[in-house]
Amino acid sequence: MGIAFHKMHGLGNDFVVIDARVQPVSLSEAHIRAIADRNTGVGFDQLIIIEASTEADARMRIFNADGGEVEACGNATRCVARLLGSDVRIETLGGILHGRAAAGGVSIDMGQPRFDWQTIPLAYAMDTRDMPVGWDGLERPSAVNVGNPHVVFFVADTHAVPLDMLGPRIETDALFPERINVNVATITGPSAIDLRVWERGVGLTRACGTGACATAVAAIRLGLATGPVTVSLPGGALEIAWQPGESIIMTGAATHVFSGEIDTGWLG
Ligand SMILES: N[C@@H](CCC[C@H](N)C(=O)O)C(=O)O
Repeated sequence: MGIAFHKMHGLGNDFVVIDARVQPVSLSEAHIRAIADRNTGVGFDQLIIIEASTEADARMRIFNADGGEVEACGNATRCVARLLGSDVRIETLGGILHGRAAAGGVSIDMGQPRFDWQTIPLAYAMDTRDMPVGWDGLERPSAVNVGNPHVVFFVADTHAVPLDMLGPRIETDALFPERINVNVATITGPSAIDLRVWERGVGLTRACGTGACATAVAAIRLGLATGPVTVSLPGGALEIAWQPGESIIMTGAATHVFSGEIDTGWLG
């Protein structure tokens, strides 16, 4: 008997989704890394486990491809909302999120962004709007916590940045005690941003929903854009609406690809 799963994606950021309410699962970090492997496993950016919740319609646990559990995943939240229904509340480690069916896919109320350095978290105090730090030409980022931690660099051309080299260095810098998701963005219009993301615990992905939220918020906070903002990622676009003091609303596609079974004998 295998483990039933759904393969889903949001703009090419892909997930294995297991509904543990109907089939309890217990997976070690080594199991998660084995299933994540795109050559010898099923392959995913994040593993999502849906559990029963006493505070919301369901609880969603999020594991990166490296096996670590994290607080938030914007693209996967849209996918889980799509699986659960048209108006749902989902408990995450980053808070309770509200999802609704919307034109263009699913809208999620991602809650309010946090900017204080202890909450990002950073290793020591600094201005998170304009951080006096840099790594080989990537300089003065903003930091935003949208349930999970992000730094956002605004550059002239996001496609010219060697994010595959700099991403892992910045992700693991001692400034970020819980590591960090690294966003490199170019403002392309008053309400338009091109974005590439090095995700903590995964690497370069085709899209990152929380990265799009953090980047739109940082751009609005710096006066570089006015909302709602269209954030274009390699896998497609997300609409992000936010005003200071309010929740972030993220809208975009959530795609179900197929349902399958993981052979537990192979997992060992
Ligand atoms: N792909 C996600 C973010 C997943 C978690 C992230 N890698 C982290 O470690 O915080 C998204 O769509 O937001």
